[in-house]
Amino acid sequence: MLLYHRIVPRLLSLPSSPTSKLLVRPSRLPPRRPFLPRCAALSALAAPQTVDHSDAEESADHLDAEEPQEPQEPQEVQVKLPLDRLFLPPGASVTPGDEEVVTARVLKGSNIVLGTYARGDAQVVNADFIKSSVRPDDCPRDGLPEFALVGRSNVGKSSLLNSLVRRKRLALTSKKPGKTQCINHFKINDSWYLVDLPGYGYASAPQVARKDWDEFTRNYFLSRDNLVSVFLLIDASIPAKKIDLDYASWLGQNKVPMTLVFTKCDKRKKKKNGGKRPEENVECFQSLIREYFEAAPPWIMTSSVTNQGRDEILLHMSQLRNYWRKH
Ligand SMILES: Nc1nc2c(ncn2[C@@H]2O[C@H](COP(=O)(O)OP(=O)(O)OP(=O)(O)O)[C@@H](O)[C@H]2O)c(=O)[nH]1
Ligand SMILES: [Mg+2]
Repeated sequence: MLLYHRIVPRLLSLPSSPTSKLLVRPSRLPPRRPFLPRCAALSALAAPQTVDHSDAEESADHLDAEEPQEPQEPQEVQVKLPLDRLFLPPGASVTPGDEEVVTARVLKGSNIVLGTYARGDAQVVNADFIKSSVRPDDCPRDGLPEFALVGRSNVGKSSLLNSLVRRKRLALTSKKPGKTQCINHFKINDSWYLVDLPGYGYASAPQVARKDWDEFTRNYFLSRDNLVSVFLLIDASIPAKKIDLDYASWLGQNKVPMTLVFTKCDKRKKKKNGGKRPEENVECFQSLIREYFEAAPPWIMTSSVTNQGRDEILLHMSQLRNYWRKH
């Protein structure tokens, strides 16, 4: 069963903007747990565990070959967000006086609060390609929890997957849009899946094929019981696009739980791309999405070149997964 009705209560029940439309609304609230002081997961955040892989951390020479970029320094400064913009993890709640503790537990470059369900199982120890499917019915049936990566063609879904598993070419990437064309399952640590999906929007493939991918991808979202959350990737190096806002809105309307992942945060601002820095584009997307959602969806800034956000996404996935397993 989709985690939506379990995940939504993560959303802070603080006053939302009076103009916001209600597209996401909790259907049922589980018992709230008080926020606990520092836990093991928090220390893992402060000093993320690393795993030694033979092919780990290779140079990202497959990334944007046509457009060499000098990576920006990863954003180390954590902007303090107001409580109503934070994403509270499942099973957590804020009680008066807790505010300082809560803001100290926000994952770097995100609005995601680290809760008690994040465990030492966050890091990827092994990752294997399992299968490609074109129908949701053909996907693995072992019931393990999974996270799907979706977004416009070329936004960096396959590159993010490779960054998360610290492998260079586990998922195939290309500077030409339309590379991934199936539902690709990768098993992580023999206990959960990352799912790489075809992109929407522009693709150098015939219209009929694109329509087909869009259809089976959306069917997959609507029918996959063990889908813990969708990770909707948004290119932070360009201004917000309507197609991405529409996709986020569609996921919200269909009660598919979602995390927004801003990609390519290493890219410098370019005049032809609107002349804004990635952080400015992220802020702009946030303000637009607030018009669609009652409560802030979780979001995080990433780069597959600098690996910004990698450990933070894995911790976020860990807490969602462990909550899902227990409920
Ligand atoms: N600078 C930079 N380039 C990136 C980043 N992530 C991906 N790219 C580049 O963007 C292009 C597309 O990457 P992919 O990972 O293949 O994108 P995708 O979303 O899987 O694309 P489709 O499978 O076609 O839908 C490649 O040239 C990547 O090298 C990033 O974080 N920073
Ligand atoms: Mg791809």
